[in-house]
Amino acid sequence: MSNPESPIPNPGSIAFIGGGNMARSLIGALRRGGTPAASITVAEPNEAVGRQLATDFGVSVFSDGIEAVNGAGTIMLSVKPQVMRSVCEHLAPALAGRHPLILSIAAGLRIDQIDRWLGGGYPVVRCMPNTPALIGAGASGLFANDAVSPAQRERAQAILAGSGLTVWIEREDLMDTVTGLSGSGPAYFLLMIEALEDAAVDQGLARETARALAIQTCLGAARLAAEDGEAPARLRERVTSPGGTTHAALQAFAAGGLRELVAVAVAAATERGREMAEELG
Ligand SMILES: NC(=O)C1=CN([C@@H]2O[C@H](COP(=O)(O)OP(=O)(O)OC[C@H]3O[C@@H](n4cnc5c(N)ncnc54)[C@H](OP(=O)(O)O)[C@@H]3O)[C@@H](O)[C@H]2O)C=CC1
Ligand SMILES: O=C(O)[C@@H]1CCC=N1
Repeated sequence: MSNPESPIPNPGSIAFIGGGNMARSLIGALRRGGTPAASITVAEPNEAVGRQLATDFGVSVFSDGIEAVNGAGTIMLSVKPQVMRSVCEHLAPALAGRHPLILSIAAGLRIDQIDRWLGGGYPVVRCMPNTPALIGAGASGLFANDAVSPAQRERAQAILAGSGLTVWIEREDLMDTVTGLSGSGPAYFLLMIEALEDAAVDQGLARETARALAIQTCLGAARLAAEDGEAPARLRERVTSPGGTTHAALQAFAAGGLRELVAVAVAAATERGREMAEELG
């Protein structure tokens, strides 16, 4: 679709609507991967946040989304779910003539909601990244609607791939599960690090030492799981000597219902995503 009055969209250029934490991580990854600053615009109402993005990454920052999307071939919607409807409705007239590729990283919000708020007929990819994107160690799930072309799928994947692992998800409702697993997941592991650190400090270890050991243990376990090729359960068994210390700890976890608690927590996050979508219309 085209409109002679609209600028020809440059498929290489991307406009971020919202320049907060996640946008900053994704912009950083794009810049590190060689995307020119001139190909990135950002709409961000908070002046200090916008100025920092311009300083750190050389990108053009605007206070209004309409200016940021001017000529962009891809729009990354990176605002909070609660403001997404008004943001989309504000942008709709400026995008209507050319229907660029839309990416949304908002938790919960469904593609049909984003598309409807923009006026309808858009290629939309729903993405769920996570904060380790900041250091290129992120994990993103992606789901595309039928209007997304193969070239646009590649483009969406390339935008997220600079910040870590990308996985296409087969059904949109499973994007809420991805949110409950990897979107929110960094917080679960960070909580585990905090709890391990506190437990060791309670037994007398210096906090700095306890934190360093807890962090390195989490990192080491994750790297082992990623690089060894064995299933996590097999790797766990290698740590667990019969009648030994690990066995004693794992028994305590089982007695406390750790696995069941994790399932309840992931279900709560998944369900909250669905609820937010319902609440926001
Ligand atoms: N944080 C995370 O771990 C993850 C977050 N997400 C999703 O990413 C999205 C952004 O989250 P996050 O980066 O954490 O949030 P932030 O609050 O850090 O970023 C959102 C930014 O958007 C700005 N903003 C508000 N209104 C507008 C507007 N009308 N036009 C342009 N910008 C606007 C906000 O400014 P101001 O603060 O002044 O309102 C803020 O700087 C959310 O939808 C969230 O669900 C997805 C995966 C992981
Ligand atoms: O907590 C949230 O709602 C966002 C989405 C995933 C991680 N943070």
